[in-house]
Amino acid sequence: MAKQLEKSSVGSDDLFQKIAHHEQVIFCNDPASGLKAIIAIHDTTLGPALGGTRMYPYESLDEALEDVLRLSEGMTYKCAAADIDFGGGKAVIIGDPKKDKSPALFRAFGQYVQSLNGRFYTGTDMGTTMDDFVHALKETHFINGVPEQYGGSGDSSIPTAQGVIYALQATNQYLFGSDSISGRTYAIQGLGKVGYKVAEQLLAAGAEVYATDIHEDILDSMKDKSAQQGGSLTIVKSDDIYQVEADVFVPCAMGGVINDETIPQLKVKAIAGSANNQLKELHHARALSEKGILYAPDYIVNAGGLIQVADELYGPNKDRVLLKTKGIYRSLLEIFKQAELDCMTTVEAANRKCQQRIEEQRNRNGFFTRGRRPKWMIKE
Ligand SMILES: NC(=O)C1=CN([C@@H]2O[C@H](COP(=O)(O)OP(=O)(O)OC[C@H]3O[C@@H](n4cnc5c(N)ncnc54)[C@H](O)[C@@H]3O)[C@@H](O)[C@H]2O)C=CC1
Ligand SMILES: O=C(O)CCC(=O)C(=O)O
Repeated sequence: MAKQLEKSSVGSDDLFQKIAHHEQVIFCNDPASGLKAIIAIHDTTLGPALGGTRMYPYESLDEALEDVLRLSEGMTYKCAAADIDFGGGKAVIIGDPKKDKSPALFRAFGQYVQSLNGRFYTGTDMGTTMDDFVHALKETHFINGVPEQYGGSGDSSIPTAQGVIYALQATNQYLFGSDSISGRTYAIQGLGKVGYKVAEQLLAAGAEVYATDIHEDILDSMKDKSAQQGGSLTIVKSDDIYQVEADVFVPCAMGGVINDETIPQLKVKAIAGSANNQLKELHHARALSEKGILYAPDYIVNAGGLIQVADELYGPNKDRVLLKTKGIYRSLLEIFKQAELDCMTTVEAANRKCQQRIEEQRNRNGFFTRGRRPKWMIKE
């Protein structure tokens, strides 16, 4: 059973202010299974909302709400940037993924997803795995990224990790004039589904990797891996990762890790990782740029998983997914160059591009349908 949350400080007026930029927020409460979850639908201009479901032992309802609101907004931008006809949504389940999971909990969650009747598609994120969603699949078909034997496209962290590698190549190309990932130093935070695969590829390419995680078993497994396949791996304590002198910091765990406390500690030339919402606040993009650190916007870098789960609707095709994921390289280089040209941060350059696409689609939706329905849902 999920733990008792601290009392929320959010009153009803505050709540509507908090969700003012979101289309819909659904609070899910199923005492029988212990499910406490929030689904947030940010914007469906480009299509139905799509985004993974995170499971995390949030300390308070406010913390969970804050996270899901930011994550779902990020998905709107991620879809826009990757040229995907879906909108932004995300869900969080309040609970410890190591202790509070059960088939009943994921089935209950599946029922809530089904009740939205296709306005929201979901799958894995931090703290959840494909197997969890096999249970949800018994209640709803609006699930993606389940194993191939259940009709899904399989583990979406594979293309996400591959996308991070393309992003690191683009970053190296822009900074050093060569897109090779070998011979460079990386500091990886979080060796989970994505970070572990990124570390494996970097070590195999002969890079120097500093890595951290909060779970000893994961660190032991990474050490064994590097002993088998070679490569230079140094494990550091989780708080020390910010001070590692490296070419690129690769955040692959929680969001908000680029903030007033960590920026002064950083000794890297660039940041490019999979974690969603790496910047605590938007102004931290400016602080990085003033410090001479190149920031690869997270939602461009980590779009590989989204590309795969969105592609699933056309029938799984790994080659098509890989080709589209490769686009992250070009897209990122364009943003770096545009930001330089227009004297803006890389985040401003990326956001501007996304806002343009959403605005154009909003106008088209209004013109052709006098509504906001995505074009592919219109039957007549
Ligand atoms: N799985 C995917 O395909 C995608 C993941 N992302 C984002 O990438 C990040 C990682 O996702 P996954 O690998 O799927 O999650 P995961 O739950 O499999 O792995 C996260 C890892 O980070 C570690 N961790 C947590 N707090 C830490 C800390 N303070 N210091 C060091 N390590 C810490 C955990 O122990 C775990 O091993 C998340 O922010 C997620 O939202 C974004 C797009 C797609
Ligand atoms: O990776 C997935 O399974 C869905 C996409 C998503 O939630 C994300 O990119 O954060």
